[in-house]
Amino acid sequence: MDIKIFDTAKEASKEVFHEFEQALANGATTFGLATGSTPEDLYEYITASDLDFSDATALNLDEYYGLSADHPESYATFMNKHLFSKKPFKETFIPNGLATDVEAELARYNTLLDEHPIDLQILGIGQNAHIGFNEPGSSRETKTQLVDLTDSTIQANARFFDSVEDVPTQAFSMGLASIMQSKHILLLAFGESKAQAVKDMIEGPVTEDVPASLLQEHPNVTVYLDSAAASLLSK
Ligand SMILES: N[C@@H]1[C@@H](O)[C@H](O)[C@@H](COP(=O)(O)O)O[C@@H]1O
Repeated sequence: MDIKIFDTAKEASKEVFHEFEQALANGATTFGLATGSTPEDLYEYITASDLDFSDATALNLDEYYGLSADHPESYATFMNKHLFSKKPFKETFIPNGLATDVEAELARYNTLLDEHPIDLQILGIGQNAHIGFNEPGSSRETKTQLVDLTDSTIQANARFFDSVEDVPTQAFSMGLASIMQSKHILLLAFGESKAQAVKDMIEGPVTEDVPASLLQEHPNVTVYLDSAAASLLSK
């Protein structure tokens, strides 16, 4: 794991933007994308730039189960608002939150991931060290799955909804096995609320109780932190 620490989230996000610039220059065509507040500055840098993603493919990590793609709080809406409406990709894929046949949707997404190996994957991290929606206890063998969200995750994401009762309790997520197949992973974490998860990810044992700790076993992970998220690291 290569750890890069910056004074602010914006400075870190600007460096992540340069990673995208470099990846495109090196011929990357497939990008694994994340949602949540963490990547918002990155997407602003990308949409303000002249980078050309018109030949690129985007695959998103996760989507709430039970929300339509045009629901104001769906991850599909988030991605269109923050990125795809301003910076077109050749094709974009995200799980279908209204899929009636769950097994078929999991198989569809796994096939897409097999057909489009990810060159550069960005990740945020949950306060309980989940990545994507892979909650503590998720198996490292799992590919795309329908997951039950923990209370910690529901509470953390409730800020985007009118009330906590409106937050879906399940989600489709690329599994840990899917994520670990990406060629290069950039994990972004900003703010005090992520400091313990970051410490456990980097300095703790590799355990399924801390899903992000599995990244210690990936050969090409760069962690981008602001000083608050790095504040509990011992080194
Ligand atoms: N499924 C998303 C994750 O992909 C994201 O990393 C996490 C942190 O979100 P935020 O960046 O808003 O802290 O929230 C959700 O659980």
